[in-house]
Amino acid sequence: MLQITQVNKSYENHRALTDVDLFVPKGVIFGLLGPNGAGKTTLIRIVNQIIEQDSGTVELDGRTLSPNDIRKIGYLPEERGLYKKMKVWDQLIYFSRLKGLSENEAKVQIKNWLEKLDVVSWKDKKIEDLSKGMAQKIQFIATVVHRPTLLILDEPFSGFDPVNAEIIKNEILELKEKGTTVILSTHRMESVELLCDHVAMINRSRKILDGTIREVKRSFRPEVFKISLNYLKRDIPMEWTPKFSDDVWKFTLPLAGKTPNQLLSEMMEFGEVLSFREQIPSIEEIFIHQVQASTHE
Ligand SMILES: Nc1ncnc2c1ncn2[C@@H]1O[C@H](COP(=O)(O)OP(=O)(O)OP(=O)(O)O)[C@@H](O)[C@H]1O
Repeated sequence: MLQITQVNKSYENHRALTDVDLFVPKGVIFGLLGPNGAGKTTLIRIVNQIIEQDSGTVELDGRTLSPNDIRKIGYLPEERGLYKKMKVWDQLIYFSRLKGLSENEAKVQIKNWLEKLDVVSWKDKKIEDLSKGMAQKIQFIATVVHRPTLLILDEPFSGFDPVNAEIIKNEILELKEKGTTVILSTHRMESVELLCDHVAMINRSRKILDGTIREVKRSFRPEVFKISLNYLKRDIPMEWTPKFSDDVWKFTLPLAGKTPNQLLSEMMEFGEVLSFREQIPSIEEIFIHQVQASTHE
């Protein structure tokens, strides 16, 4: 869907992107992660043709990005951009028309979305009279109303209470089900775990990691197991620092060259194994580890 190849971008003498390659497959939710100032917004702005790269190429559906592609893209920027004095309905018509919908098509789509997000009663209100979360819902509608095939969402959950965040999360999943490709830039790692199929991490202008969530997690397996035993046949070595709680012995051991089955058999010699589970790092742990490692390089 989106192929970014060797993209570089500098602002005056600050390097914002260095040799960035990124491939976003069709129909996935792609998490674009990185600490503050890493270069994510710069990359998103290049894809949206708000700014231009110094070198490198960006292709959408196999062709170099062109001004017409803007109609295929929906962009929810982190700094929201609604006209405060304009009424909700007029504003949504305006954005839909900008993105190429006919007046009639725009009316049908806007009505659908207002009903879907249960905000029909706000249609004659000015944005300045809406709460932050309410305005966020309208901004979300403005982003998706023209049925983009590529949706770029920068911190889409900020400003929402948990109930509305859940509603927006489900809308994003539904759009994905219908074939929309989504790039999600966020610092909320729990949303990444929940929503994304792929992730890429950028740090200090460079891509430092990418892959499917599964691949990324697999490549960071520390090969450590969490074990709990019921009754004991023999004493557990104290260097394993076992903890006894709720009538169960719990401890964590590395594989240390053994296979999981070998470690499990060994544990069975000590007592009844109640649980034996590999410790898989969270995306947040991988993110912190990778950013620290690449910062100290
Ligand atoms: N218009 C600009 N002029 C000069 N420097 C800029 C400009 N825009 C961004 N930068 C710099 O480029 C770097 C990358 O910024 P960018 O906004 O792309 O980061 P980001 O990953 O989106 O960060 P955040 O998570 O904080 O939004 C930063 O050091 C920033 O200060």
